Amino acid sequence: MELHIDEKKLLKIFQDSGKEEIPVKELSRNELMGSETKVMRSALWLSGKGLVDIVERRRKYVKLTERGEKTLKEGLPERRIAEYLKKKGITHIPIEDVKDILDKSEINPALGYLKRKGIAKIEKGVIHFKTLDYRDEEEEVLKNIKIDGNIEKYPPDILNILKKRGLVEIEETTERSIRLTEKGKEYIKEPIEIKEEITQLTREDIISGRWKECYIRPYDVGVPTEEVYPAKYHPLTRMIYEVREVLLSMGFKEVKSPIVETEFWNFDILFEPQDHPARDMQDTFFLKYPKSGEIPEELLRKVKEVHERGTVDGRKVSKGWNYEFQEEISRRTVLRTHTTVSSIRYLASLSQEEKEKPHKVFCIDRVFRNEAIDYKHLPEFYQCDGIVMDKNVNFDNLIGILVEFLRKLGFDRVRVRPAYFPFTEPSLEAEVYLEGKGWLEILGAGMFRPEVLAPLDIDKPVLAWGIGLSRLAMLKLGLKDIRELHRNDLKWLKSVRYAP
Ligand SMILES: N[C@@H](Cc1ccccc1)C(=O)O
Repeated sequence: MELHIDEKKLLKIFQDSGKEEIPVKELSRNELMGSETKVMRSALWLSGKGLVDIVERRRKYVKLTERGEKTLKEGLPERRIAEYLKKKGITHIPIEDVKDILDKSEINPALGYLKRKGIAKIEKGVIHFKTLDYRDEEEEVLKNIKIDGNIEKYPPDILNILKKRGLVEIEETTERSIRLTEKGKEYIKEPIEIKEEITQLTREDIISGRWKECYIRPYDVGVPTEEVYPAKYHPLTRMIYEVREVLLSMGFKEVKSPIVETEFWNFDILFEPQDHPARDMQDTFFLKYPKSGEIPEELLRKVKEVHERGTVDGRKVSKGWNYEFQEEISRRTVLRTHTTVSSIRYLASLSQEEKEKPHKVFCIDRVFRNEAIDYKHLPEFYQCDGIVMDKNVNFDNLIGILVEFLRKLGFDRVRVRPAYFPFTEPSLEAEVYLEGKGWLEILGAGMFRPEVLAPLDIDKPVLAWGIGLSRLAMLKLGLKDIRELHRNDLKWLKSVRYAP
């Protein structure tokens, strides 16, 4: 194990003394250390390596109060009376004369102590000392406390009296000591050599040959350091950037479309019947203002025809939904419920000439659904939709593209199963495998139906898919609650690692 020179020095003190535990104070007095900070720093490193433990003990100690200090210098009041009498060569004194020796406030307690300790007796207002050279344990304890505060050394009853007299007080401190662990004891069995260490070789070191004597300590890049938190993007933003990066690298182009949509673009053109349950108030946010929006009339007519009869300009595409299509419904405004709108709007924007060419576009944006908020639902979340239009693309290509896309996002195990969407046929749902969680469904896809493409006058196959990004973020960040993404809890934001 590679140790810093200070760590070696600390262990050397243990080696030389043969002790297993040494107080920090004592270590700091050793010339190899020299300060408590140095001892503590080295001990912290060593404890990180499992060689020592830092032991902390709460300890009570006794110390003199200010009054105690003063009394120690002047003597206890009862002693001062005795000393006075000794000088005068007498052994008694009238109580009223004591005021020449003591402060007024000291007199009564002093008389009390003289009687209690049996040093003097009081008769008819006169104090009679039995002896002037008496021994007083309280006095001795007081002197000793000045030198050594260890509470265990003194009889508790004496300490109590001194405390009551306001001469001493009890305090608590934490005392630290360093103790070798088993691993530490093992380590110091080998001789510890303390060589001067350098971390940089100078020209002089090389010329003088000093480098031969010096020990060049290797850098330890594994040393734990304080965490630093540089400014960074929110994990959801990083995930959006990553998805965008992946799609751009696969040759897709990004498109956008408005958040406020008409039902026409959000549903009708995607061949969702007007009484489809997804349009229910419970699933979709309808807007009061603006109440309605503009729709290209020509396209509206075609979409109406395909819904009602399954024909486009009289040409049979399918059976249609067979109900009476209402244009007022088409004009109603909603907050878009999926980004598939951006895909379809893009297709509708193509000129005849552009329709001849292949297209790959995607959209990453917010969508809205009237959901009750809970651990996996938010009324506003991110989706990413994409399409590929080319004359020979097929369902297999769709699966291939999705597998590639998901693999680039870090999901190696992907499987697909059949699904249903009103605007695609065939349709699929893709699931990814997450360690410890199993298979999780994360995207929907399929080939746009002829009922969707015919009114747009597109005769090439179009592959389409949509993926919930907030859901994906939850998976990638290991979140149990999707609300975490928007709580802006600084602690979480600082610590969260988004690994692309
Ligand atoms: N729009 C669908 C996903 C989807 C997109 C494109 C094709 C098929 C499905 C959804 O929100 O769940």
